[in-house]
Amino acid sequence: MALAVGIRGLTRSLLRPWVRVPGPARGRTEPAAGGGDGVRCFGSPRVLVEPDPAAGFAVMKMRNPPVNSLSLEFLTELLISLEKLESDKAFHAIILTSDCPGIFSAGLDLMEMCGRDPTHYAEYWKAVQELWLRFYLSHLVVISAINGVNAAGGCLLALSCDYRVLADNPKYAMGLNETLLGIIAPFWFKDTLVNTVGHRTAERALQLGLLFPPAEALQVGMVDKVVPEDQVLSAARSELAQWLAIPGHARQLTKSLMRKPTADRLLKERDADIQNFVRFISRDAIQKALRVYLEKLKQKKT
Ligand SMILES: CCCC/C=C/CC(=O)SCCNC(=O)CCNC(=O)[C@H](O)C(C)(C)COP(=O)(O)OP(=O)(O)OC[C@H]1O[C@@H](n2cnc3c(N)ncnc32)[C@H](O)[C@@H]1OP(=O)(O)O
Repeated sequence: MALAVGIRGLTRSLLRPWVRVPGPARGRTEPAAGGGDGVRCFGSPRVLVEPDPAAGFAVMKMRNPPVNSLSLEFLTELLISLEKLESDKAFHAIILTSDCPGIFSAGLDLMEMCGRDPTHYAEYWKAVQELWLRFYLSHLVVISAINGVNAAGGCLLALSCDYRVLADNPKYAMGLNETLLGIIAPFWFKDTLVNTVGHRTAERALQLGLLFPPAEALQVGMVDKVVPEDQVLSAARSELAQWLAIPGHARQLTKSLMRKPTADRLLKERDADIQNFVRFISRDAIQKALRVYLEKLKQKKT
């Protein structure tokens, strides 16, 4: 099986980088994230970036409706946006949020893990790994402004940030709920959760597939702050000031010191992790469980 799927090659083949933002924002000069004027938003079809270079940060808005599920194309666009901001010295931080009302992310796209062939599963998983590694180890300060429900892979993305602000709405639960689907959070999902909330809370949360409403998410340390819904972005911006006041090299090296051992575990066995995923997800019983789960999601509406 061809495991050496290069995400950079993939990004080049899938996307024209920095296409003009489609829809309402196309060609428009919008107020920058931090309030500066005349800075152009940019991005790709599923990721809108509102830069505020004068303030040193950009707001990255996920907009893959209806639920920001992390499809291969969406993962690729998130990676391209991150790379673009990381390679521009004007930017020291990102605020990651959602443009889909009431939803931060429904996690990995189940359609990418259902009824496809092993080569596709391998390509998809490599992109999931890459997204985590790049966000988890980014030299930028990354703060998530969680403005909606946030399941599994979406929660992993938020846990990879340096700080999390969650909107105070009881519907906006978040957690690694993989077991509810009959699947298992991989070790690096688990490690990221353990590093955030500690072993005991993670053990219980992972086994039970718990999705924590805001008050509980705050209590267990899954998020750092809960604020009224209309203040999520402003709270993230205020928090950013403290992070940006620290000398950049000292903060970055400290982040790396804290996170590299966790990332190295995956880096050392990346191909084996892909093979495990492909084997696991290809099993008839797992495919059946995912189909049943998807069917339940659809039936919920009727
Ligand atoms: C070793 C294996 C490890 C694999 C690791 C996997 C990690 C993961 O991330 S697995 C994904 C886990 N995600 C979830 O359990 C969330 C599922 N979704 C929901 O609970 C709900 O959709 C929602 C609470 C996020 C939103 O509810 P809402 O009522 O607003 O919308 P829906 O009507 O449920 O959904 C709209 C539409 O979107 C489809 N959909 C929802 N989630 C996903 C998804 N993760 N992947 C693909 N598609 C998804 C849903 O079926 C609906 O589709 P239709 O409009 O066609 O019916």
